[in-house]
Amino acid sequence: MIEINNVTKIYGGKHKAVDHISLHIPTGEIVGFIGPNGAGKTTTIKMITGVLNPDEGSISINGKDIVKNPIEAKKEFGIVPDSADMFLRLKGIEYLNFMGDIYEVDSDLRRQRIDELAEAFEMSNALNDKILSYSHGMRQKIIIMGVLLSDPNVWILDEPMTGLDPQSAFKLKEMMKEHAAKGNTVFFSTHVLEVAEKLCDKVVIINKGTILFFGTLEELEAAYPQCESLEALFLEVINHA
Ligand SMILES: Nc1ncnc2c1ncn2[C@@H]1O[C@H](COP(=O)(O)OP(=O)(O)OP(=O)(O)O)[C@@H](O)[C@H]1O
Repeated sequence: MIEINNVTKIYGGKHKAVDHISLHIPTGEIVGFIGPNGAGKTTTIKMITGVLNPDEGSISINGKDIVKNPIEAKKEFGIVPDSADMFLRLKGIEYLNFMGDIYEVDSDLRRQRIDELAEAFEMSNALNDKILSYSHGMRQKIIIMGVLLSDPNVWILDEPMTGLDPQSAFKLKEMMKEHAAKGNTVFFSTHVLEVAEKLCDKVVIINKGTILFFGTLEELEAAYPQCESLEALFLEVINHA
């Protein structure tokens, strides 16, 4: 569960990227975060995960405040960031072991999870290569695997499907569904409305740092009965706010 209470972020003393937003992201559901470029999605995700501090308001993950209690809060979630270019000099397997060490994943379980994830994402043959030599999609996959290795309760993913081949994207979507069905939290940003439509229990629409809609797709359709697709609904919400 993620609780965002009246949160604001101002860059450079004047640019309000996120403007007094409040959200309750529950357990057991997949919530999609959609909005145009520059809407405030990554800034919000950076505040949820403690990369940036809010200028106003508070955020907690499973009841743990990310500013007041960052170590405990960070144990509750795994984050797949929008840029996968990290730890390039490590081999894939070294990165996974590094993540396993940080999150204290026991060695037998770690071996089993690495095998399962490598098979699911077709990465078994690449684990002994340096991440530097990976394609964009492979870098994305190793970051996702590193996050899933410790099986955190709350998954936060910033544009996770970008660069993934259709098979890996399908696998990740199935994993997201399974994770939410087990009573966990999945919150992800996307520009791909079809993904949001097929995968999400609820969507958040943000523009210019303000939440314009939060609810189920049925509720969104009911609010705009004249719109025939999620794309039309999205444009209607964005353009008539
Ligand atoms: N480090 C920064 N310094 C100053 N302004 C920033 C910074 N990061 C983001 N912004 C601005 O804050 C606003 C929100 O940006 P953010 O990256 O959160 O949007 P986004 O919804 O993730 O966009 P996209 O879909 O294009 O990734 C934009 O106007 C952006 O230019």
